[in-house]
Amino acid sequence: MIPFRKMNGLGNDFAVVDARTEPFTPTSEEVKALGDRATGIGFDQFIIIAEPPAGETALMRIINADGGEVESCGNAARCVAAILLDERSEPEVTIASAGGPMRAWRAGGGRISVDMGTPRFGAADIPLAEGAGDPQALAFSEPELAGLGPAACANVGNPHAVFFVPSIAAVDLATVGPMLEHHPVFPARANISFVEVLSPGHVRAVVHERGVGPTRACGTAACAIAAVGHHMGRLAGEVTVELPGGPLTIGLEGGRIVMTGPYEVDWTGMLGDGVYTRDPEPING
Ligand SMILES: N[C@H](CCC[C@H](N)C(=O)O)C(=O)O
Repeated sequence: MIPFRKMNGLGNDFAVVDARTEPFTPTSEEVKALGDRATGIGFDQFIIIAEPPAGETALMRIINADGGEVESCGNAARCVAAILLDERSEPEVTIASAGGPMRAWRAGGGRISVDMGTPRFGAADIPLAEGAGDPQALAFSEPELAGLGPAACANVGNPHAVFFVPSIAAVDLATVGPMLEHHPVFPARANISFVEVLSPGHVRAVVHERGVGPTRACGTAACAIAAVGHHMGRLAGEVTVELPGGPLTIGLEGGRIVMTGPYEVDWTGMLGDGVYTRDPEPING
């Protein structure tokens, strides 16, 4: 059995295993079972902290609730950074991931800032299928999708499609989310966001995450929204992205995206061989 922390970033929740001293390599099926909210721990992503390549503080592996390993996770990066910063006196850590390295530091008020790198906007970067058209004005012809207007796409370590709409409440996320996530135009699938612009520095968004479905928050989506918004001139300066679970602050500094937000440890436990236990906590608070 190996210890884990149940953590969240604005309600986007994770089981975080520190596998730096004792390697932990669960199968896709084991992660799916542990992620089941009825019969398992229940989480949006399973996060493994592993030994890093030279020069980095740690490697973060991200496995979605569907068991698929992916490149990046913004909310989890803040959770992992908090663990790493608590262990050392240095003011900054660097987290390696398949989506690229991320620098992180404490931002005050219990929040963490993460340099999420430079967004990419090209068809091959997202990636999009051959002949998909303009990644910044990606139109869909299916009757359920045509009325959404075009999507603006970005890769911020992972693939995102962003729809700016007059009202996010009017979006039938349960129908259009899966259709878009699995649309053939996205050979690696995609995370799908719907955004209402309140002002050039303030948006409201809902997200259907690749490999999960609707989540309370998505850090990389907030980054993608700010990136495409700046790229198309609809957003400016620091952007507050209001998600169902709360707000993230996204700055663009020298072309790099810096995301700032909270993290929480909810409880701790042990897991292994497909089973888990929850550590006892004081009942009287
Ligand atoms: N579902 C995402 C990974 C987690 C992203 C989200 N939890 C975040 O905070 O960035 C993907 O498949 O790329």
